Amino acid sequence: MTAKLTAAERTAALAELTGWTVVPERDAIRKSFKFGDFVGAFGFMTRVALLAEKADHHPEWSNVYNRVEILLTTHDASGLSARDVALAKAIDALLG
Ligand SMILES: C[C@H](O)[C@H](O)[C@H]1CNC2=NC(N)=NC(=O)C2=N1
Repeated sequence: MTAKLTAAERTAALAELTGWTVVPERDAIRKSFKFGDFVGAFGFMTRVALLAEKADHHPEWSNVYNRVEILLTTHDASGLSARDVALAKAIDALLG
């Protein structure tokens, strides 16, 4: 079972992330990504999918044309955990 982050851990983790905001009602973090077109967005999603499967940690997400909305939370912990922070960092690293 993955543990939810403590308040102090959460503050420290968020300070290390760029563009991710807290969704308090879900105890989650969210970020919007915009690409040049659908191919750019879907290519990004395929790369995130591979990361997620490797980590056995999967995003809640949606795609509309060139935009991808990603929400990360840990279902097993009913809230934000270190696994969400690690996936957020890995997703951002895909984009350089
Ligand atoms: C059985 C499997 O390992 C679990 O259901 C994993 C899969 N992916 C997951 N993804 C997310 N976001 N939260 C989880 O708790 C989770 N659990």
